[in-house]
Amino acid sequence: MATVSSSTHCCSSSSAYSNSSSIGFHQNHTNIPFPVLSPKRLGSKNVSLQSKRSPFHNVILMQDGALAAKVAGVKNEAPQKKLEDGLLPVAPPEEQKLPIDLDVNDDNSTVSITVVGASGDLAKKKIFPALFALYYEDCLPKHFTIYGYARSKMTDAELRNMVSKTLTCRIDKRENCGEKMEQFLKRCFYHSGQYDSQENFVELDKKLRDHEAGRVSNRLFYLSIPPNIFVDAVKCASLSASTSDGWTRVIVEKPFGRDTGSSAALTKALKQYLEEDQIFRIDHYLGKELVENLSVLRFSNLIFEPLWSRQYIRNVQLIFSEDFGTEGRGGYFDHYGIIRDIMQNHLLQILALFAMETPVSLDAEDIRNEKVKVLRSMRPLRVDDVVVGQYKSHTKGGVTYPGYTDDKTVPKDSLTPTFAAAALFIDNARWDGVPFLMKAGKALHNRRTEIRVQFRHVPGNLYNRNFGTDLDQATNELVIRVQPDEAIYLKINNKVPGLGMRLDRSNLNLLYKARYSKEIPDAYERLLLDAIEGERRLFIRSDELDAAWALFTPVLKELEEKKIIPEYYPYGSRGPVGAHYLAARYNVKWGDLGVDE
Ligand SMILES: NC(=O)C1=CN([C@@H]2O[C@H](COP(=O)(O)OP(=O)(O)OC[C@H]3O[C@@H](n4cnc5c(N)ncnc54)[C@H](OP(=O)(O)O)[C@@H]3O)[C@@H](O)[C@H]2O)C=CC1
Ligand SMILES: O=C1O[C@H](COP(=O)(O)O)[C@@H](O)[C@H](O)[C@H]1O
Repeated sequence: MATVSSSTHCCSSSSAYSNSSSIGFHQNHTNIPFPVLSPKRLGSKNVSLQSKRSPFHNVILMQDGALAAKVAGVKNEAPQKKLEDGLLPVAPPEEQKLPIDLDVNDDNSTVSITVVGASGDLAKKKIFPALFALYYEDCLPKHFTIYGYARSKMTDAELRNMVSKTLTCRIDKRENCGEKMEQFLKRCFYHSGQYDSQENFVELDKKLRDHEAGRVSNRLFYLSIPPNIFVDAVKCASLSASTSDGWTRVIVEKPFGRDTGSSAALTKALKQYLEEDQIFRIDHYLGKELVENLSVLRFSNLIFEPLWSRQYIRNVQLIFSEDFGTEGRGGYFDHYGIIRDIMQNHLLQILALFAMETPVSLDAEDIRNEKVKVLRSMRPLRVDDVVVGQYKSHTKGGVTYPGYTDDKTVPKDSLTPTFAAAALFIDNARWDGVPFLMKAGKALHNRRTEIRVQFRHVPGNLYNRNFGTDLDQATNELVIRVQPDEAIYLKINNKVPGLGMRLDRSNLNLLYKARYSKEIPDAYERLLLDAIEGERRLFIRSDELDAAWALFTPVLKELEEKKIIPEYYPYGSRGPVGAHYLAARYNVKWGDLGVDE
């Protein structure tokens, strides 16, 4: 029989919070090695396993129960259908999660999560719902408290009412949903205060202590506020509301500055009060399922890694498009623009993960070391290799969609790009000469984020004449669709069945919703859980940030100083044609234009 774990919780294991010391925050030095892994996180109902917390140290390959059992060192009785009559195995065991170091049943410690800026858009839209999802899945510790903190006057009941409107249960998990929501809301409280008032944070500290009731206190602050008040809030939290016997961590939302100088200044200011390992700079794209899967795809499939270089890859495309404008966020957006909003962080992070060398291990620092190396190997981006655009009003089907500058919070003469395309290069042995093309835009014809890998032509292809003159039509393309309809598909050439010899391009398609019955968790769930567990792999280290800004700052400066006029494109279109000329300069065609895109 399989080992029966003592816990039924999704995220339970022994506590082994990571240690750090700081100027403002006190840290404990508890480090219990080899926590028991939760069965659900392992993906098999009745498996327990001892492991140090390190992602993937004990990755279980879900496709094959026997292999999973072998890796885990136990007999795995996960349901599995035999490969009879060419049938595929049934859907894989419930869930694949990573080894963790959080004991959700620990009676002696508490985690207090303070959402700073709780009255705001992100808190309502993402943070509270993600916390509820974690609670629903039994991933939060037994003793936890959530505090909303903001200047708005609100009672606990009003906060609960506000939060309750945004909570949902997963489609595939609705059991006791209402009851769970009620229980969750009872653990949510509110404290009204200024972001720069130590006195107000002292009051918060007192309330947190009351809830912690003498247990070891661990505190997570989520800064969901505009960046100009990050440092004030960190200072007050640090000096007046940090824990004295557990850990204190701070999740910082982007933007982390707007160029090299301001980012360095922000880091320096934060480090007056925090150690680097207490700062969790969030890039929510790193928490997306398909981005998380990138390393698995690459490093655990023999067929991909040998092809992952200039030898076989012609170009790589990182594409982000949204089918809505800056509605409601124009004020913020105008100060940043699409390059800072999407490219310098989300797309560049994906690029770094895509292009990095094999890390020594899957530990956070090993991965981040490799990502930094890629970023530092990148050729300085030239303004000639950037195209910028801005959406304008467009009427379609009797509906008029507003232009960017129609937003009341945006200056009428704003030149801020809402679209950009860029050609980037990594000057290292693996990627020398391979264009990495990025494009990102708002108010385009669809909402989609994807990575497209276009492979080289087959040398001396026997079937060349079947493809006509356009050999690009015949090259393989790997598409990793991050969202929506998460999928990984590979375009291959195939013979159309029949007596003749006609080829077409078909997809080997791993469409997640067809393959996996489980709903994909929101990125914020994964990242919040990681922050609670002290897992830093998916957060941005300061040297990564420096390297990312070093790449984009000169171009941003030039675009702004020269007041480069963006190419205007209609709301709902495919964006400026300049993006095609840019790609053509490097002999590339954007992959998202075809009929089978
Ligand atoms: N919203 C989103 O989709 C995303 C947001 N982010 C980032 O997350 C953070 C929060 O975003 P979001 O919730 O949209 O921000 P909001 O503008 O909604 O601000 C959050 C809260 O901060 C307080 N606040 C707002 N402006 C000021 C100000 N000038 N001075 C002091 N307090 C202020 C308000 O609370 P009160 O008045 O009650 O104190 C407000 O409810 C930002 O850093 C943003 O860049 C990142 C990715 C996506
Ligand atoms: O960080 C940001 O991301 C959102 C897009 O996030 P998604 O998870 O919905 O794809 C974007 O709309 C916003 O402008 C940007 O600040």
